[in-house]
Amino acid sequence: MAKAASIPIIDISDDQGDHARIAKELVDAAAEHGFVYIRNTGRDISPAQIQQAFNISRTLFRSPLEEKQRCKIERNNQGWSGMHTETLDPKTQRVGDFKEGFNFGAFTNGKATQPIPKSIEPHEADLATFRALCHQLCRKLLLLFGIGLGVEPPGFFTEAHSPDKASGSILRFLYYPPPGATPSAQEADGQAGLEILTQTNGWAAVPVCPSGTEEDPSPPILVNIGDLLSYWTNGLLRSTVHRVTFTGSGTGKSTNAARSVDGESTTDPRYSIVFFCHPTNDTPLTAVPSERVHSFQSGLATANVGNPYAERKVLTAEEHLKMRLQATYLRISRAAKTGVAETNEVDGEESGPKKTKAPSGLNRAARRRIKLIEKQRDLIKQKKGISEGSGERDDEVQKELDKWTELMDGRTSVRMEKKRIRKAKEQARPRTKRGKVLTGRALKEREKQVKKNEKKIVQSGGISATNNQS
Ligand SMILES: O=C(O)CCC(=O)C(=O)O
Ligand SMILES: [Fe+2]
Repeated sequence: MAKAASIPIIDISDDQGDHARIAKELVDAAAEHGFVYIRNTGRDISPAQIQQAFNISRTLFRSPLEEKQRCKIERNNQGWSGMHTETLDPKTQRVGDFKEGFNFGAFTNGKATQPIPKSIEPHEADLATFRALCHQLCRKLLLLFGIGLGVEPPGFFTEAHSPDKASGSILRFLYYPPPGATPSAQEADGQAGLEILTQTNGWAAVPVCPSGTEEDPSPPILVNIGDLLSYWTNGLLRSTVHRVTFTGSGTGKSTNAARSVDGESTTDPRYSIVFFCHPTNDTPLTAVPSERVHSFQSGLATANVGNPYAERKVLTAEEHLKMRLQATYLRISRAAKTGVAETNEVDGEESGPKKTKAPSGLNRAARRRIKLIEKQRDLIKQKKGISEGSGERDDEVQKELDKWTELMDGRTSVRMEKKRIRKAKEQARPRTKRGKVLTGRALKEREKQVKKNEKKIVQSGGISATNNQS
């Protein structure tokens, strides 16, 4: 059974508190774990409001199928997504694929801007309020990220997430049926619920009620840094792979093992609520004006293992989201073809080790890297005698693959660093005004001139820029 993840719990409720310290704690936790708990004292979102949202979610998923189908998810990422039951193959079905979701886009004046099931129409205004509260809390956290990262101005992220402009932000309700009702419960080993992949490549459980929060008015709110903040900070803030598992005793019968993860159950359906906070559509995902992010970027060539976001062209938030959604649709349509259901994710993390198609929109090197990894996954499986489409011994395969990937990325980093040095040297070569590289006599002349200038500076004791132009 996966042990509990050690995710820090941060209390942001004290408005008079030491913001710099809280911001630092938040940034450190996000950089190390990619997940953070925010202690919920009810100040930002009250326990009653959370309870009410879960009640509405239950009502929604219990609605007649035709009602939900009427609101089917559109290319704008809003609406209902059903379980992929029609295409199931119990042998290859992966954990976490059995779920229904409902994505809410923007509300205007308390009204949804998309079809919603009749059963929840009376709660439309409450939903609008709840979504707005989630957004507000995210902006509060984004300000702390700005402070903690030394971004100038600190409101850089907050400004980019104005609730008054169009964005891809989504409030998502999720419903996972009782574990016993899914074939994957027969294969899974562990407890129900969310798990993250730790830096040592093991799965760790994310309890709903981590220890230390027993006395709180409500369990903490879990924050996932996700793909975008990671992208935006050159990988400084971590995007962590996570998945939702169902429990199983290995015999297919549900057990009470999940009780060991506070708040999760092996016998009941599971409901979760996620708010995906996106910058407004026109936000360019340019370098964050922060020394810390910047110096992290410079260290990437040697320190970071092949972050595909390190070299990139500037995208807007909308382009980035479209790219991610496109990858999601590719996965869904492939699932329909192969019979292997995959989850509907747009926050940049897979919900379990699985084959990833290189999404178009990533740069060529990143796409090539993903292709190489997938080729290697097939090789590892072949070596172990596991058939291609099967999810058998996925964790073991993933571990081996991660080691290989790290090695490959290490080699790539060294190559890139050499290339960078070569390029820098090339750029540093003396040139004419028109950019032609100086050689022979002209070069000697220039060097003589430079030496003369340097001498002058030393003699005058002043500092001045040497004139490199000819
Ligand atoms: O259901 C959960 O706990 C996590 C869901 C999730 O990660 C997602 O929808 O992206
Ligand atoms: Fe997720």
